[in-house]
Amino acid sequence: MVTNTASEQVFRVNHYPPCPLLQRLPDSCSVTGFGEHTDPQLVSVLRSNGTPGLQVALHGSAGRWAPVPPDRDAFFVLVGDSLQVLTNGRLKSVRHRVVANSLKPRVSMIYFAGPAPAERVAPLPQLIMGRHIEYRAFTWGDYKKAAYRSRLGDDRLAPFQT
Ligand SMILES: O=C(O)CCC(=O)C(=O)O
Ligand SMILES: [Fe+2]
Repeated sequence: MVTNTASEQVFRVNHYPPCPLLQRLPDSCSVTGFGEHTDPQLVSVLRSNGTPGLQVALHGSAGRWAPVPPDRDAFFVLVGDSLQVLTNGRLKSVRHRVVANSLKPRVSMIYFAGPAPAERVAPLPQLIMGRHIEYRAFTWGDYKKAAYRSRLGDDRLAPFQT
């Protein structure tokens, strides 16, 4: 899907300034740098300057977050909503967010690999094998149209769930 010349590839650089105010607040307080969401595409490949802040939602424990240890020499790969659909839910598009750091700025660079707008996104027959089909087929264009009407934290796959 991403080798198709019409595929959508996005490269984003995020900058999160430090938030010194946090030093005067209890440890339980946080300041949101990037609100919780799942990435829409197939995969996201992230690299940061090594300042902590990225957190992933712990599956099955609502409201609990695990910090992703920062490593400026590592790439962090996230499964996106489209890959969750292709794998019929075997691979999960993890919810994540970024909280501000009190002292250091965070910079992240992310490459998002997405399908072409007309590309059909549907569970792969090889991965269904007698299981319930979790998602109806849609095009990447359909997904984006629905996503533009949603909010960042919404479950953007909900309209396509069977
Ligand atoms: O800055 C980060 O570490 C993550 C940002 C992010 O989740 C995104 O740009 O989709
Ligand atoms: Fe993200």
